[in-house]
Amino acid sequence: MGEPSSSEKLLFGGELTYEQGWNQHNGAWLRLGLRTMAAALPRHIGIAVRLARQADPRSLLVVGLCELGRGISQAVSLVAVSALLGELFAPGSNAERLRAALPALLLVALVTLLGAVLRSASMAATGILEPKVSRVATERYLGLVARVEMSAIEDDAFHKLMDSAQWGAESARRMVRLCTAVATSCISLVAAAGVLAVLHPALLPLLIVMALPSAWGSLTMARQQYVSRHRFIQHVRAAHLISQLLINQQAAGEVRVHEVGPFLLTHFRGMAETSEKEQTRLAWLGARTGLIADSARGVATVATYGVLGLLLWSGSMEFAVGATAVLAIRSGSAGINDLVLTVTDVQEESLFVADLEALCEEAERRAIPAGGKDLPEHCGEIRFDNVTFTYHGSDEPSLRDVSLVVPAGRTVALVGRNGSGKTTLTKLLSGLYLPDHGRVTWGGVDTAEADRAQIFSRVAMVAQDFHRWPFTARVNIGIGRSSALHDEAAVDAAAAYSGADEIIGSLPRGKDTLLVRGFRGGREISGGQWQKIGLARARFRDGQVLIVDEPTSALDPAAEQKVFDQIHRLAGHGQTTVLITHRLHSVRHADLIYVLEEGRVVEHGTFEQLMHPETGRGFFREAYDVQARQFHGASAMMPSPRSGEPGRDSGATAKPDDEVVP
Ligand SMILES: Nc1ncnc2c1ncn2[C@@H]1O[C@H](COP(=O)(O)OP(=O)(O)OP(=O)(O)O)[C@@H](O)[C@H]1O
Repeated sequence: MGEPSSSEKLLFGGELTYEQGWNQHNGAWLRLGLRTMAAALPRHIGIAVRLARQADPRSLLVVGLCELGRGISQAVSLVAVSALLGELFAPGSNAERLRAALPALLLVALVTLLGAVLRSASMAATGILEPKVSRVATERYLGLVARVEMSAIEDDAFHKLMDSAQWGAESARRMVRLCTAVATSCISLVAAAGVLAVLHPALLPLLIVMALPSAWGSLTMARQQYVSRHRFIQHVRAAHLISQLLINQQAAGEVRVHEVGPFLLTHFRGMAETSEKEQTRLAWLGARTGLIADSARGVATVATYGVLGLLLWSGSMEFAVGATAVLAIRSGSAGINDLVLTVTDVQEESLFVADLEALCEEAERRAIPAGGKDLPEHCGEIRFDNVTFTYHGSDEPSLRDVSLVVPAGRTVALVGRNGSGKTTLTKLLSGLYLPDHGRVTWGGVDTAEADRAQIFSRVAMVAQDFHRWPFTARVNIGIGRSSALHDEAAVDAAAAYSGADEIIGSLPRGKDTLLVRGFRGGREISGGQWQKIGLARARFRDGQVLIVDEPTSALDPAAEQKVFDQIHRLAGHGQTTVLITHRLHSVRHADLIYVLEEGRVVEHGTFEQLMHPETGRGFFREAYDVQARQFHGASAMMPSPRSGEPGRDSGATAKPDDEVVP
């Protein structure tokens, strides 16, 4: 591979190579020999045919029949040409010879026309097949990936497979055309070989002699081009990254203030020059290889025509047969040439299609099981019994021997330090993960045995990092119940619930404003405004269990108060709510508070119980006091309105409810 330039060494520490899975294929088929490739060819064609059959069996049949028809018409055409030449070189007057040759001439014209029609039909059917194959392959893998367990999504190996498989659908599309081309080459080769064998047994080895150097030349050239592409790509990648940084919006300030522009431009030129040198070198290399291949082809051609000439001179072959043989050898060797070129392409594409197959198999293996035990209509409670859970690739469990109860229709708060396991607990509760030990049950049904689709259908969730869909405000609110997206009253009610109605009112196209910048009509909204949209989404979803993870971290105090009021109001209407927050004053109305510490529940109870020295173990009380002291400290620093001095009692003492501020 090409040496990294000094710019690449400075900026990237060496060659800029993607981590993606497909990178593993760099040069993979270069290591394969012609025999291995030929042996693998039927399997690869089999994959393309299977995908094509799934996508559009009729078009596949049309392609198959047309190609077969073309092969037959080629063979017939060669035989007819032979007959035509035979008549033309027969003794007799010109008029007699022309008359005798007329039927053969008509046949040649007819099969040539037929061949052209079949070729067009095959091309049209291939054109119809290609996008369908790409769609079927994409749909299949996306559908499967969307159903795999979260543990698979977080598994690096699975991720790499997903990265490389993304290229597989496009490769499958190209495979269709390539496989059609392989079939065309094979059929014309068989037709030419068949005709030659019929004309004279000695002609068949001539075809092989003529075709071998050209096959070698094609393979060598294909390999050179492949190496060139991969050598080139690393420098292109690096230069592209630099050019993107120079026009990047986020980097724009620093590019100007720190004068990064000229620095990056210098290195951009350095990288571009490296790749230019590389291309020049490869162009010469390509020319040299081409020259050797063409010379070898020339020698083989001279040898072939020499033997043909000998056969004619010795009288072992008629002139008409010799002329037909020339045509058949030319068409046969062109077939071999095309075959070698397309087979190398098929080989390369098939590596990615094989990845796609591997991903689909793995995704099926790791899919969330369909079906399972039904949940009761009304689950009285959700229970955790001695649940332990470790994330894939982690050494330490994130939940340790957790037992708790979430009673239906109540508000349960989860509090605790960062990383204590609150979010993880909600992921197990909602069936996204299954415990390693212990049980999570919904109305007595273990989530490991339950129909998880039923669990998901009962959950509405505003995760800490809920997704900001690059769609309209309407879709961002309604995506969790997409069948009701056009229910204006429901969308408006959900928006009003979280305060998102004000945001929508200020958007140029209201609910139908695109919430992503960089597209026409798109708007960007603030983090706090997104949080209101996220809450509206959870409300719209209308699940039996509402999970809100840090719902107010980006909200201003007034909006925060409103959100908590709304959540408490929902609980009053029988909604089960699991609330995660660091704002300890806001959980005082929760029916039950669980305090987590390093993956364990260290205490639980009502706000009053946890705050009371006799009933609480102190974890919650201490954290609450820390927050309260921060507030008092801050208020002590504020100048008194009357005295103008910090720390003087202004008489406006904070009520306990207002005490705890982040
Ligand atoms: N996807 C993951 N893979 C591996 N470890 C994870 C993953 N998600 C969380 N963890 C780890 O699990 C532990 C619990 O994380 P969790 O997000 O549940 O904590 P939390 O109490 O919600 O924290 P915070 O208050 O910061 O949101 C942490 O040590 C965290 O690093």
